[in-house]
Amino acid sequence: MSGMRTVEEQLAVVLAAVRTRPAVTRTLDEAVGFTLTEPARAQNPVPVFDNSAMDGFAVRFADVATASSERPAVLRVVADVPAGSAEDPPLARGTAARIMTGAPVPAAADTVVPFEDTVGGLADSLGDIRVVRAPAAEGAHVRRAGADAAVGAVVLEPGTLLGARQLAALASVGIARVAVAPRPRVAIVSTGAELVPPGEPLARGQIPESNGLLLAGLVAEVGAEVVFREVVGDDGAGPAEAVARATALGLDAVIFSGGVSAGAYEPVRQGLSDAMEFVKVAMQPGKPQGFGATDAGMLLFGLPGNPVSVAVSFEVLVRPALLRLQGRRDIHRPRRRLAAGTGWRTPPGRRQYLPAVIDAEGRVHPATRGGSGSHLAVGLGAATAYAIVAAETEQVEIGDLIDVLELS
Ligand SMILES: Nc1nc2c(c(=O)[nH]1)N[C@H]1C(S)=C(S)[C@@H](COP(=O)(O)OP(=O)(O)OC[C@H]3O[C@@H](n4cnc5c(N)ncnc54)[C@H](O)[C@@H]3O)O[C@H]1N2
Ligand code: MOO
Repeated sequence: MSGMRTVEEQLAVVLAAVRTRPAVTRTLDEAVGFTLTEPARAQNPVPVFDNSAMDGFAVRFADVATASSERPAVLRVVADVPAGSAEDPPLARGTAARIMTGAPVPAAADTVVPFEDTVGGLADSLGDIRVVRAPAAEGAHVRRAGADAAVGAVVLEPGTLLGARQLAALASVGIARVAVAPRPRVAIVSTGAELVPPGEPLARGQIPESNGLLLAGLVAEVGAEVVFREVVGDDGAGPAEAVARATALGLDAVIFSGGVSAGAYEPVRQGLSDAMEFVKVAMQPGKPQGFGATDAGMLLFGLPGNPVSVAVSFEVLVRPALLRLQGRRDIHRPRRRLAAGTGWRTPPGRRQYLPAVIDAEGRVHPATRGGSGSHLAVGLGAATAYAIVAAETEQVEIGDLIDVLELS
């Protein structure tokens, strides 16, 4: 259809307006969910020192190289080295040190023999020991200093999301504080005279307000912070007042839902026509879109009000922007190609983003029986993925390969 932008064109407009903020410093305890802004370099090697991978004996390989159950190697244990020990006992030929997992291997030893490869094991481990199996090679069961990371090695790149595994990796290399992107600060404004809080009695024409909750959750999922959230009617200056308030607070973005299409009461479109551009994007749902940025660089998103349109528009246009604001390396979810397990019709001329589920065999199905209507908010609750169908396709057949974004 002419006059419509592609999703890529609209996303390019959005991303071009994104301005990142200066980094802040956080201790590791405070950094979960933040995005690293500088390369993290190892302050200590990992492992920190040559250490034992097994409970057993630190030995000289030459002393045990031919040990067998028929001809055990007999060694005298002259030291005991638990984890945390600072000792480096000398070992003459024919001697061994009892050693525990994680303890530093004495400089004079080169190999560890586990208790299981001696006659007496732990029970008889402080006198003479008999080694009944030769180690596979010199260095067996010794974990070498720096094998995982040398001092100065980049262990995480800028743009990495810091989760549990990443923070543990940083701690292991001796890092205590990191430079991270500040959380984007966001306002959420739902528009519509028909909206009442969930659970309230509904007069004719009224519906429960759900987009605010939806957007608040989606914003939190990408590491941003909701500073204020409100509902405004259809006929007032609510949207412009929200922008003024957000500007005064120095926020990074305002996300409106509703009031952007072609009706008589479209408060976002009518109230913010100077600050935002209103366009049609070749996607379903989510065709009418408003977007702009203030002089201070605050992003203004005008998402179409239907609940599925809000969810999909956030996924396609807002999520990448909020991730880019944090300098995140991966701003798009990975896509998989899965076979359709059900057929469905799709609108011509617009790329479809259909809330979907994936069955145990890895086939994709619409999340709702009712089709792809952007008002089907309940199907959204069942969805674990979006199926993406090309604009040219009008009918998905069972077995067709479909691009799928899995939602986590
Ligand atoms: N003449 C035309 N009419 C419409 C067009 C068009 O091109 N020409 N586009 C349609 C499409 S597509 C969409 S999508 C919607 C978008 O409309 P608005 O952004 O103006 O949204 P509203 O009209 O305010 O609301 C749409 C729908 O969603 C419900 N809604 C709104 N906010 C909430 C909320 N916070 N929580 C729950 N539900 C909400 C609202 O009650 C409406 O049912 O326009 C079409 N029309
Ligand atoms: O674009 Mo609307 O979001 O199709 O329903």
